[in-house]
Amino acid sequence: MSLLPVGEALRRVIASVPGPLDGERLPLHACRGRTLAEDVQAQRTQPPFPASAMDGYAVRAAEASAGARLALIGESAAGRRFEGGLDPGQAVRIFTGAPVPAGADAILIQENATRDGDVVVVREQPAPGRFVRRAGLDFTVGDVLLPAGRRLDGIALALAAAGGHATLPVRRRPRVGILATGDELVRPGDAMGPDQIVASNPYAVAALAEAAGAQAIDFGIAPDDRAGLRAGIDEALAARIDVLVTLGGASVGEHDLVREVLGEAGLDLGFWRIAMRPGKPLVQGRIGNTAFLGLPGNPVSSIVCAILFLVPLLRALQGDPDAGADPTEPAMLGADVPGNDARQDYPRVRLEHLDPAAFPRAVPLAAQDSSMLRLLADAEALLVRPPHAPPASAGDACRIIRLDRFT
Ligand SMILES: Nc1nc2c(c(=O)[nH]1)N[C@H]1C(S)=C(S)[C@@H](COP(=O)(O)OP(=O)(O)OC[C@H]3O[C@@H](n4cnc5c(N)ncnc54)[C@H](O)[C@@H]3O)O[C@H]1N2
Ligand code: MOO
Repeated sequence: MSLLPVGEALRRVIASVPGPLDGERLPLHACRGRTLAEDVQAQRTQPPFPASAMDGYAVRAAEASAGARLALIGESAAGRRFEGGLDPGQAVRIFTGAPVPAGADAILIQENATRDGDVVVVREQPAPGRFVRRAGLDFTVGDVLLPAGRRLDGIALALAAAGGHATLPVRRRPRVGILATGDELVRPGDAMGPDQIVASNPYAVAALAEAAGAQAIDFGIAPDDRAGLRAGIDEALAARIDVLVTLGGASVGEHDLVREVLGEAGLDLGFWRIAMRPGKPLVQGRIGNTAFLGLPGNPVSSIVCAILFLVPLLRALQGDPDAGADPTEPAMLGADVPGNDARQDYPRVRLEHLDPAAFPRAVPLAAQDSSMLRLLADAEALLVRPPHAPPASAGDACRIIRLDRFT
């Protein structure tokens, strides 16, 4: 059985997105975590005038030599400029952020001056242009401040505000329906039989989806029978979701019905089974306009697949041009690791920061079973071991995926 390589699977997931979702215009405070639907241009110039960077005196640098006495003719404060210009021999009291009066070309900081009534005595001559921020130093009207596809964090929102925007054109949040499957599952807090476990995966997958800008909708737990599973799928599809995620039932057992029942519901299967561990039985496809991912049931498998495939899918739906970007970063092995087989492996690791100048050391946790959620919660990153990687030693270069990037 030949399994699809991880990189090819990701390309197919991204390629399955016909285009970004619709845009909508929202007030700035509602835009955090959204993705821009259009370029955002500056509607104003910042600073709009030459501005002082310090508290002191606006002067003509050439005449402000040490010992010079300049006549103080007024004050320029932030929000209340000095109306008028500077003639030779004059200075204007000025504060940080205030407009520099015409005729002045430098700020004499107050630490370098003494006051003698209405006279300023220079102690140290400023260079021309010193502590003057030119108009447009930060940006000029018409500049593209933020490109379409940019994910909006607080810094981007502050920049949009500074540029004169009270609202922004953003992509609609993808609606992700999450359906757990399995007769053994109950919701946390519900009564349970001796053979039952708690459905934990929906919490992780919903959180990953929401952190990626989506709205997660929990459709509960479908049983391991065709009619029950079909009813759960139909309910989710009827709720105008953009992405359907099922959890479990993706593998080869008689009770693993997801592909079959989804086929009856109109699934256009993209791929099933990829060369990775954990996460081999991942199913991908489309049902009409709805993207579909069938995540394996094992908790670690579900979460690793959500990080590697669901998050990029959601970013692509929001028009992020870097949706499929490599999530790995360099690290150093903190222990010897054995050679790998044909499946790209993602061992859970903790990170040691022994030498602040070096990459962190990735130390695999003692056990790696894909059912062990507690170990995943202890881990800080996934180590990436490519297919057929030879044995490697402590100190060798490696690649990791930090888990905190996704929450
Ligand atoms: N003969 C084979 N058996 C299995 C294969 C295989 O290739 N041949 N693949 C294995 C791999 S790899 C994985 S991964 C699992 C995943 O299979 P399923 O997606 O069908 O998952 P389930 O069988 O439904 O569940 C697996 C495991 O996870 C628990 N589970 C399911 N849903 C949840 C949930 N929402 N929250 C917490 N835990 C959940 C479930 O109780 C099972 O213990 O298949 C292997 N088998
Ligand atoms: O591919 Mo499975 O996710 O190893 O347990």
